[in-house]
Amino acid sequence: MSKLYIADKIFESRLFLGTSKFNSYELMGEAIAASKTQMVTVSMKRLDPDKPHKDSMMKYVRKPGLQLLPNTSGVRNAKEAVFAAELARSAFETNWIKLEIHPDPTYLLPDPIETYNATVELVQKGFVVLPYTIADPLLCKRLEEAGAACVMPMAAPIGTSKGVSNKDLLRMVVETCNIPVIVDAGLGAPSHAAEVMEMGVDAVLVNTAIARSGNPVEMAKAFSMAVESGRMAYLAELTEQRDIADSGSPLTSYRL
Ligand SMILES: CC(=O)[C@@H](O)[C@H](O)COP(=O)(O)O
Repeated sequence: MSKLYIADKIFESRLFLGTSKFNSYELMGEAIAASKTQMVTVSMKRLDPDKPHKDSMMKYVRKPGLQLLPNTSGVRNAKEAVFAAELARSAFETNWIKLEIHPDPTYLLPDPIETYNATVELVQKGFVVLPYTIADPLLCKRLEEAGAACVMPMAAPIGTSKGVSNKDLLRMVVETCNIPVIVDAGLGAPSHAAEVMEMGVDAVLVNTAIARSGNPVEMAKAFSMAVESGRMAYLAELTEQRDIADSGSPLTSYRL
């Protein structure tokens, strides 16, 4: 599969994983391996930032070839996000940060204004910023101009597993942005991942659909295959959809 470039890193796998909601860390570790992912998110709020190395979860995610992506999940505004990012940088020794600002606990929708403001500030402070956002092409372009390393538009609210609720907008984001587009949140099945990859998004981030499935290890493999398949189909160029039938052979041959 063609390689993906984000900031100064190269990824062979276009599937990224969230690490919450697994029944055990062992199972999470097995699913990470099965998915062949090269980047996992770690929520700052789940770890003791003073002793991140002692956290038992860390032994499953601190692996060679696996980029750690701390996320600011749980913060409500740009100020809290910058504070969480600074903590993450010293705790995990990485300047990569997944920026998630969702003040509304019902839908966990990303706040566009706070996300933009935090992106500007974090870029100035030397972070590689991967912002979680709504699929708004104008906002995504503004985030790109502010220096975001990629944009992470949602397919549907976090944890809903509803699949792609905003296909037309996602397509516009792909057309508009010159940085990688990574669909994050709401994908519930490998077919959803294949669907957005076929549209030309660069990668997907999945958590709930794998962690909460009946068999997270097999589901991780299924997502991995779907992402590869979707990317391959995108590169091979899908045929255009038509409103009327297009016969493969003349309809007149057997007329009496
Ligand atoms: C793990 C993460 O970083 C989140 O953004 C989110 O949890 C992913 O969404 P799903 O859980 O819906 O896959």
